Amino acid sequence: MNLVVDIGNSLVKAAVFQETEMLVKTIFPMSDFSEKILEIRNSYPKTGAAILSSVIKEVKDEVSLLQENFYFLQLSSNLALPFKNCYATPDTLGKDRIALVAAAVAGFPYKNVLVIDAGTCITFDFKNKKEEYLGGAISPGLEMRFKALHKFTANLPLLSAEGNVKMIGDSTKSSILSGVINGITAEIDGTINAYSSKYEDLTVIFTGGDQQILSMRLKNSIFANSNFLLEGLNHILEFNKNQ
Ligand SMILES: Nc1ncnc2c1ncn2[C@@H]1O[C@H](COP(=O)(O)OP(=O)(O)O)[C@@H](O)[C@H]1O
Ligand SMILES: CC(C)(COP(=O)(O)O)[C@@H](O)C(=O)NCCC(=O)O
Repeated sequence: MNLVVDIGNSLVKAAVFQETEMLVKTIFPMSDFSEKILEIRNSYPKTGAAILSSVIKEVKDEVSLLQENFYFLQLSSNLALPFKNCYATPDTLGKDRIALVAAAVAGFPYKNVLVIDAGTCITFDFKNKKEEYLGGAISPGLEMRFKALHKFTANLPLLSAEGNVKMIGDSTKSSILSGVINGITAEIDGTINAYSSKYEDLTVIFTGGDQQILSMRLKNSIFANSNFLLEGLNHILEFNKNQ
């Protein structure tokens, strides 16, 4: 059994896999890291190997905990990966993005795939049917947009995604909701359209903490999968065990 752990900028996601089947998944804040990992170890004592993807700065204690309890791999661009990484700066590429591309290769081999992850940031990642990762885009996430409007103005309240979103905002609240939510959906639909017109038979995966709120508003058809990144981590761990 494998433990896969994704430390994002907002939340930690962890799951136990038996081969390709996810047995359990848990989402928690960074402050609960050791408690949750030890809980998983005790509930799933057959978990032998673990992999960590982190996009935050300081994870020394978390790495030590995982090293002490499991055969451990930390995701980096130096690990063996099941695709050709064409990113011009592979060392600065987000580890979460590497895992998403690995999931695209495992789930949709030899296909053009665009992965959209609506988390703290919205990331777009594209791998082509030759299994080459070309890159994508990074854009502010849903919550970040609400927070930015509040933080960098004198008059705008802090809102979060809720209720009906009008096209024409006729109050401060409905104008912010329209700008943020309709803005993100137009950006995502526009990006999908741009990739579709360049790459035939494009498969689009939509994942991340805000996937549910946003996916129902999209015009394009997508595969929604909230476990995509964790599946990619499991694939990379298995790929490296077999090297
Ligand atoms: N309890 C929570 N704490 C923080 N963000 C949350 C929470 N519940 C839902 N969210 C939403 O999920 C998003 C984070 O999604 P996630 O995919 O976990 O991001 P990351 O991988 O960057 O940590 C936030 O932008 C926020 O809109
Ligand atoms: C773009 C990100 C901040 C997204 O992080 P997340 O929203 O998943 O927490 C992360 O992938 C990252 O730190 N990337 C480094 C820059 C790059 O990928 O080129």
